[in-house]
Amino acid sequence: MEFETLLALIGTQLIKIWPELSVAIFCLLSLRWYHTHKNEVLMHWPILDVYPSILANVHRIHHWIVDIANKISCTIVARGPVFGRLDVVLTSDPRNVDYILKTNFSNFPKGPQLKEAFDLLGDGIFNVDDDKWRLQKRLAHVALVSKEFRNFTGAVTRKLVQDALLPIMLHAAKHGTILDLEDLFMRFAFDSVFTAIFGRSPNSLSLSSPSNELAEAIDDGTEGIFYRHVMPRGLWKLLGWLKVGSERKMIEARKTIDHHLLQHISFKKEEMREGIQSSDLIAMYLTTQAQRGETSIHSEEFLRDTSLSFLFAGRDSTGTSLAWFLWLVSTTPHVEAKILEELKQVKKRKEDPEGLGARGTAEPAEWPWVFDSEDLKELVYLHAAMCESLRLNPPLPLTRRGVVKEDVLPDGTTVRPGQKILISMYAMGRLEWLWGKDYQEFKPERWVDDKGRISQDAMSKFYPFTVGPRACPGRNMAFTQMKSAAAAVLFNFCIEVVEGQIVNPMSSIVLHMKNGVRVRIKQRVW
Ligand code: HEM
Repeated sequence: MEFETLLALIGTQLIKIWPELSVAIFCLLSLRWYHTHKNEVLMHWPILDVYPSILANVHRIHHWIVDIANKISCTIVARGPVFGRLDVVLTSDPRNVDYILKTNFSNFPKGPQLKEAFDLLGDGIFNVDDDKWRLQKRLAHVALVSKEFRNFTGAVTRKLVQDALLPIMLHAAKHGTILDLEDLFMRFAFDSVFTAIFGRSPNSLSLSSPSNELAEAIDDGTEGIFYRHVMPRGLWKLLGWLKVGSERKMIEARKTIDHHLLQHISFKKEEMREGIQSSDLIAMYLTTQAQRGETSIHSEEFLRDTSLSFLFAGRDSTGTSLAWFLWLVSTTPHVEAKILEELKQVKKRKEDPEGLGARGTAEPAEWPWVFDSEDLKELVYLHAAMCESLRLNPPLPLTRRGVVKEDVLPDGTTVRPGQKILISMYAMGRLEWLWGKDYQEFKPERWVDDKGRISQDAMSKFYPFTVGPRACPGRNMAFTQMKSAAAAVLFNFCIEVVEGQIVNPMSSIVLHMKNGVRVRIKQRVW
């Protein structure tokens, strides 16, 4: 056969099978492209953009964001699938974060998209902007800085440590029971913040570990909110409409939360009508309302949204922080030893304030020893260790903002209305260029300056409570509670982490541990 004839024959055959051939070539090119890029931290696919990368990393989302920040850039723009309306600017660049949260605050509100995803929190302080937010901010500030409320919450924490937390640990020590640190401190934080809000303890921190419908419903709600952040909006809306999957859980969680909170609000109002005095948050809000004539805050809905926001703010953050902190300290013996040394000095000063030696000591020390929060305020190393733990494991790993007008961030990224800005506090605490090569190590020393004081340089890079007008107003309360609980636990008990566990963060809007952390407890002998 002649060469031309052969070519013509091949050409005819190719024309016949061109659809199959195109598909095969497309598959080959895609495979080749996939193999070249598969080890990249982030892939921009045709049509789907970064969505396959999100799905591949959803189980380790916070570590993945750290990888992006350290290996690619502190700021990336992810458009997402064409149909998904993702369009996210993800940043952990401190210059951008200061600009968004402080310098040009008014251009970056939480916005309607966030409110839609967090609709469980209603019109609570986390969800609202402008005048609604300003009113709530003022009320929260009045309550949280008042001496009356601070004394009340200080006393609540001390009682909870003494009457519930330490007895449970003593029981575990005596019986060799294994405890889950996260469960223990989530219960502690729930009781503590619930009592601060409503003036009565729900007693979820007790030996029998009772089930807690309200706390479980809050967990389900938090999980649902996370899924709303990684699913295309249309999909979670559809799940909600069909009442299936995570959205079904959200609907049930809302019912349970409303049922419990409205009941507690009604008890509270009844108590106040009967003239029973209390210094809890709801009582403070209602008193402020009576004094200033702010009628809107008396409504059940307002009080429901407020109490839920505070429960969410105080319980999840303090509970998870304490679990991460005690896990890190118990697995880093030289840090534990330094904290204990500081606490020993506090105890010594308390027992012998004049420094008279043994003759000046009033009574032999009782066991367990519980510290006054005032005595813990000045402890530099304990504070440094807590900041270091919060750097590595900020309980709220992400925050989100919208964009009002087109703007250019300090690193040159243009942001437009309709985009979502995600700020990763988790990545900010793990940036290699900011914290050094040892950024993964738990080193409280980085927070102490040459003069033995808390380093202002390190504090200027501290974002777990965020910065600017919407920075956490509960920061002092959180430190007081966490120090009181941590100091009492460490001083009276040794915590031994059960070997063979991998402790990793859960992919969630709150930095829970994936499987908690199991520990054995021993009474500390001095
Ligand atoms: C370790 C403990 C805590 C950490 C790390 C923490 C962190 C944060 C962060 C990052 C925000 C900003 C959230 C955002 O803008 O999206 C925030 C807001 C807030 N936090 Fe905390 N928080 C803690 C404990 C508490 C406590 C104990 C309370 C009070 C009971 C509290 C009350 C609030 C409130 C009311 C807001 C909303 C502020 C606003 O939007 O103006 N927090 N917190």
